[in-house]
Amino acid sequence: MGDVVGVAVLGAGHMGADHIRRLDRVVSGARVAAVADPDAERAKEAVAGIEGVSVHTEVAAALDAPGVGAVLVASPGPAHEEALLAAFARGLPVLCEKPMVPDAAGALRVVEAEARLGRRLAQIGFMRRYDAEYRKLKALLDSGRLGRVLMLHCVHRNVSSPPGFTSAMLVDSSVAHEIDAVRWLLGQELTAVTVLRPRPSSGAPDGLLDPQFVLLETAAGALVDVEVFVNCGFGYQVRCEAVCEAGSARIGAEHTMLVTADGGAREEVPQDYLVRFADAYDREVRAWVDAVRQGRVTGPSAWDGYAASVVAEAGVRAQETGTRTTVELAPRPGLYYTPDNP
Ligand SMILES: NC(=O)c1ccc[n+]([C@@H]2O[C@H](COP(=O)([O-])OP(=O)(O)OC[C@H]3O[C@@H](n4cnc5c(N)ncnc54)[C@H](O)[C@@H]3O)[C@@H](O)[C@H]2O)c1
Ligand SMILES: O[C@H]1[C@H](O)[C@@H](O)[C@H](O)[C@@H](O)[C@H]1O
Repeated sequence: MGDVVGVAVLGAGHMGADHIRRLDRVVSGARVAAVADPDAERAKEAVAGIEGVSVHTEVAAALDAPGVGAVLVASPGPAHEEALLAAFARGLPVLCEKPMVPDAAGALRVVEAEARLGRRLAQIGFMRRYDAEYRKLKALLDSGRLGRVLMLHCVHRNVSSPPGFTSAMLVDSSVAHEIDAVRWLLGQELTAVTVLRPRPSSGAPDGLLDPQFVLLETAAGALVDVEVFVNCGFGYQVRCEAVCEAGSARIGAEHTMLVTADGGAREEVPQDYLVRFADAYDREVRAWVDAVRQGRVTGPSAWDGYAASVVAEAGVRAQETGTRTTVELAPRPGLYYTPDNP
């Protein structure tokens, strides 16, 4: 293993602050060397008590700060393209939160820039690939014991959406996780999207189309339905059931302790992703740091980020037009034919 990696964290909001804590206290082999956020107070608060961190309001200043050898991008999606290209220009490995770049044209520019470098620098933050339950499901499906997958039924519920969350973001920020998980679980590209919606919940902010029902079609003819409901009010729930030719398998239902008392039984429901996927984020960042220290980059690639953005963009069009929308991917550069990306 190489030296301890100095990481510049871009964005010190919910995710950025949690990753800063993780780099500082959970994952060995890395340290937070710099942080950038236009909100300097937020950045200072996120690194309070951590020694040797420089605080910046400009991304470039953080990337060029002494001791920086890698970048973790946790700014809002629309800021990711610029951050990724700036990291590539400096030859810095980068872990970029999802969505890699929300619009497909911008995502393709990132893929093309990395392909021109001729080596991978980016890992995309699709942390479900590091979740123990998802990994177990993938191993079972890969084993062939249940035969071919015919359908996946997915549920993705958040207690509430943050301010500024739009109807499009239900697809390109939230369902982005299912889009990636399905591509990874089945090893197939997605070919078409349809979005239907019931009447909006009265618990959703005015004008937000929440919940939605997203139907994905895969290249080999499987169908995937996703209920996405980001103001359900009662808990953070992520479920997936695979229905196969010789059996079915379900993850995500049994997550916490079942308490039986006072003549009843009660199961706690996690209230957010930081609880439900805590172990997955730890494993994701640990895998990234370990790879960086060995001079490698593994995990979900910029191609995976691009493919997710194309499908999500088709989903947003499908949401607006109410029609089935097909997905067209650009040719995949040779760089992305690796064991991680079948
Ligand atoms: N993997 C997951 O489960 C997961 C969970 C939550 C959020 N996310 C992703 O993480 C990213 C951040 O989300 P969040 O919930 O932390 O948002 P947030 O709004 O809480 O924080 C974003 C922070 O970035 C700062 N910022 C804005 N523009 C910036 C720029 N150009 N450079 C640096 N910082 C900038 C903002 O001031 C803010 O402090 C998003 O891409 C989001 O989709 C992923
Ligand atoms: O940015 C968040 C994050 O990606 C969560 O994992 C997801 O459950 C939310 O719906 C999304 O808004």
